[in-house]
Amino acid sequence: MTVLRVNHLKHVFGSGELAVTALEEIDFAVEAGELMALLGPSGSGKSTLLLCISLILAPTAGSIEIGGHTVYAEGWAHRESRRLRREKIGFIFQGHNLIPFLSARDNIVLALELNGVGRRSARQRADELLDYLEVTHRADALPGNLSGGEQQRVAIGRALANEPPLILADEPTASLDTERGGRVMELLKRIARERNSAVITVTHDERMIAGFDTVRRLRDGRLLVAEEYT
Ligand SMILES: Nc1ncnc2c1ncn2[C@@H]1O[C@H](COP(=O)(O)OP(=O)(O)OP(=O)(O)O)[C@@H](O)[C@H]1O
Repeated sequence: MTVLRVNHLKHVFGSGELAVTALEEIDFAVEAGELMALLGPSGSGKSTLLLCISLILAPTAGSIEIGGHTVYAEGWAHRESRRLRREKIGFIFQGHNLIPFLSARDNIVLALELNGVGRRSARQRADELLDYLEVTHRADALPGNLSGGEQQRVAIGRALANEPPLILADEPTASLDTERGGRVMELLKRIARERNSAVITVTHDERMIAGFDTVRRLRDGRLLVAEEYT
């Protein structure tokens, strides 16, 4: 099943002499359970592409389909693109972005409650996720008292809370040492395999992508074809 399809995507920042073409002729699809890495040097367009497929930034041209629904085609095609974003996409950010005054558990509970899950079920589900991510013993701790790796696990728990078919991660290992980063990548792999979620991870660290199903490389706003890899 195709979870995400991007057709002829283009994005230009600014206009006239100041225009910067950040993305051009981007075409790809991601299937359920696929683990995809998006690589590229600084300025190649990784964040811009992630913002477009997060349904945050409107591309200048092209279309985006999520779970078979066209959500963007010369304008937001789906009236409920906001709801789709909340239900269909889980986000893992570079800095983990946890709410500092809520415990690890309550950070996950909040994500569930925002999607209409009742408090009791939300707590139960949050505890299951903390267990799955092996941070149960830190459930009541505030983010500031967690290690970088634990914070990232809780952030992954929050992204998984509503069982989205698509998970987007922006440099999820950037603030971690190699060993902890490797463990977070292993976890993302497990999530793709066991939960059949499509996972797209932006990284510039080639060491982190062993075992990924698909590696796509951006350069100057375009996806390279395999022969162009160096
Ligand atoms: N808000 C903006 N206004 C104008 N130009 C922008 C803006 N954001 C990004 N750009 C330009 O678009 C291009 C792609 O930037 P983008 O941030 O997507 O790259 P990136 O691959 O994510 O880089 P990095 O790895 O450094 O985060 C760059 O030339 C950048 O300067």
